[in-house]
Amino acid sequence: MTNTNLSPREKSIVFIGFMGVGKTTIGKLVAQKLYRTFIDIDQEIEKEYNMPVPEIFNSIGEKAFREKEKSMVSTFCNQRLKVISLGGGAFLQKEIRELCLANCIVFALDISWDSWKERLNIIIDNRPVLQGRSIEEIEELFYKRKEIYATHNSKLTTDNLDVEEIADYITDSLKLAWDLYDN
Ligand SMILES: Nc1ncnc2c1ncn2[C@@H]1O[C@H](COP(=O)(O)OP(=O)(O)OP(=O)(O)O)[C@@H](O)[C@H]1O
Ligand SMILES: O=C(O)C1=C[C@@H](O)[C@@H](O)[C@H](O)C1
Ligand SMILES: [Mg+2]
Repeated sequence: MTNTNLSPREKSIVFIGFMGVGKTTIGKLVAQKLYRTFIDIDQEIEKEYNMPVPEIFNSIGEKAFREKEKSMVSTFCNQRLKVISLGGGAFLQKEIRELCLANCIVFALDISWDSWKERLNIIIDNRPVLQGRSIEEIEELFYKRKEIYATHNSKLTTDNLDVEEIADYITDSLKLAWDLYDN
């Protein structure tokens, strides 16, 4: 099954971006505002293993986690009318990028390094990829991954915006684009 021929209004929306940028938080709010089902790929994997992500990394390793991530994304991005938040590293996989861009509306959440680093201490415990790295190494990862997130259908820089403002802006801009497409 494929969603490539759906109208934009019916396609699922996929949020991408760096760890901690707000994909899970914003995705959930956008889903509520659009009356859609919310899917968080990390949470789906956690449900399957009945463990939080850091424990999954410890028990099966990152490589197996990435394979599971790919199969979860391929399941959900072929469904219509969902809001799907990816894990921060998912879009690094070429197959995931291709699946999402072919079947869904890919929305990138962006943030400046200066704003993001203020958030590090609240997210690090649950992000194994950040653990054991110096701040300089994390900054290098941040800019390296930025290039990967540059492939998208739409983007919002979220610095200094609260989560409600972000979700409202995204919802309004999607509705406007759908209306323009229909008329
Ligand atoms: N615009 C914002 N302003 C302030 N805090 C925010 C904002 N967006 C998200 N946060 C906070 O940042 C933290 C990380 O958010 P969230 O878990 O949504 O990120 P994520 O992009 O899903 O990360 P991951 O890639 O690891 O899944 C949460 O504590 C959340 O409340
Ligand atoms: O950016 C990443 O590589 C990750 C982000 C999280 O969402 C989780 O998927 C996991 O911690 C790996
Ligand atoms: Mg998340």
